Amino acid sequence: MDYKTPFGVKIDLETGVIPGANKLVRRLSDMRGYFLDEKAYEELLKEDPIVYEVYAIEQEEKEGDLNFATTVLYPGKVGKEFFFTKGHYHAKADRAEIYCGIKGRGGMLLQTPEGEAKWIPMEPGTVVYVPPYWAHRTVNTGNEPFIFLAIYPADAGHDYGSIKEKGFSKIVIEEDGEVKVVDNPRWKL
Ligand SMILES: O=C(CO)[C@@H](O)[C@H](O)[C@H](O)COP(=O)(O)O
Ligand SMILES: [Fe+2]
Repeated sequence: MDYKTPFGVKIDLETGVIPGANKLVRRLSDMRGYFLDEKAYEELLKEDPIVYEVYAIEQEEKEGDLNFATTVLYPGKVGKEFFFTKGHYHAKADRAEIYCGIKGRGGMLLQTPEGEAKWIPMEPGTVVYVPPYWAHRTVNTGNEPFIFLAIYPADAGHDYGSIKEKGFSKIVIEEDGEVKVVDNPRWKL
């Protein structure tokens, strides 16, 4: 039997960086069409801020193995809408996932293919169970980077298509100084 070698890595809990990980950067320009307020999007695009970074340690796409990744989701808004990750179903839709909050504040929007949505607030120490078949997107509702760890099956993959096209049935906005989870006016099943 050809065994793989176990290893440990230390996540920098202040910055979210995992040494040796693959780094992915998502700027606002990578997220055209994702935010509701198109005028505010075009305006902020002049700066093209980084919306989030992912540090991933990934294995071959094989059943039984695990990947893990930190995400550093920066604070900011497009119009009233807080910065968020693109959000996805898993390509193998029945693959579950675990998230754990490390730093900052935010939450996760989850949604079934039928459009049932759920919002789970997250802070350092919050563990979120993402069940099979639920799309998931994280949102930074604070004013510092929101950092979390995700652990997911190595063969889960990402399916961005349907969320990119239709979004989530809920959006997370700031209104009158409050965080509100409200119906997405552009949502259709
Ligand atoms: O859920 C996972 C992996 O299954 C996270 O590691 C996200 O991939 C990351 O938070 C970025 O979000 P997306 O751009 O992939 O939606
Ligand atoms: Fe995922």
